[in-house]
Amino acid sequence: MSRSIVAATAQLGPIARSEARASAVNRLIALLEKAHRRGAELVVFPELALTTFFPRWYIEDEAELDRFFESEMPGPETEPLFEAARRLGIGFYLGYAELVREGDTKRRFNTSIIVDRDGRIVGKYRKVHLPGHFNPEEWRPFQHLEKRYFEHGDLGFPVFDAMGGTLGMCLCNDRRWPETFRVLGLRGAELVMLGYNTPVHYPQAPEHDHLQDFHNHLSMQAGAYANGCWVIGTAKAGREEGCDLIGGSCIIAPTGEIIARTQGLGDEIATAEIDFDRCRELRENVFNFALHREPGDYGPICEGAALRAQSRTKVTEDSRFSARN
Ligand SMILES: CSCC[C@@H](NC(N)=O)C(=O)O
Repeated sequence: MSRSIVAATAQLGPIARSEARASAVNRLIALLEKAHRRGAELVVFPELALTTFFPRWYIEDEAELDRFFESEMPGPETEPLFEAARRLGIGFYLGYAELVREGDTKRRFNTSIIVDRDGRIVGKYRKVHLPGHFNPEEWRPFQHLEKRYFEHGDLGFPVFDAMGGTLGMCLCNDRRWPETFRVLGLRGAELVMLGYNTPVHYPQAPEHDHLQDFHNHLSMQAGAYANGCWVIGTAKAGREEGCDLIGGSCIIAPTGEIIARTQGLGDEIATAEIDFDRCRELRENVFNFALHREPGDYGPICEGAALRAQSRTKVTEDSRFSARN
């Protein structure tokens, strides 16, 4: 039986701060329909695909902040996306800001989900490597307050059997960390899907600005090759509220080759056929983990794990937005 599917990266152009959820959802549905016309069965949308990239602002008003979050998925405004996917028989990956209410406490995560062809959520991931800073810093041309608005993801890096393969997820900054792909690879991921919002300008090291596209592809291609898996990376791109975001959404084969990519910085799809069995070309050869991996020599990778968890608990307790208000 063939283990091939046609997949699409569905890049979004900028979303304005004032753009209504319904408008963003309509854009996602238009991309879904376009992908369907090109034979796609699986569509990968960006990180925080329903709103502008709000961590670029210091938002003091909690009600204002809450407007960027989803407290149910699907909710009334996102249900049309699920309906369209069901009607077209397409599965999808979607990034969004998740608000969880636990008694009087609000918890916030930068989240992605996998939805199958029947419109069922079959997998959830919460971003582990949160970039940026906690306190607003006036010297920056724009803020990157993910460490303020989101908790460290508490689900690890799970994989899910869906769409005929073993699927894993991550979000944006996670792709820069080889450990992300390796953990997913060790769990048998055949396809890793990820969305990103990556500014062209990196305020701490502006001399790297011209390397943003290179580093984006470098990270994802290395992750694909070293773990013998497919990778689909999808941007929110273009000039969003005065901040330039890179594009370069692409589909990467287990060999590390980019086999499809978007051309511009707007709403656009690129498609390719994905044969999950091609993972074996790598996983049964140079990256046969059982034969060639040497975990006995990798100790430092996990040293300090307990300390980190402890310090994170403290930061998280200090940093809950609601605790500051
Ligand atoms: C401030 S760090 C660089 C920006 C980061 N963006 C996200 N969204 O994770 C990224 O890794 O692309």
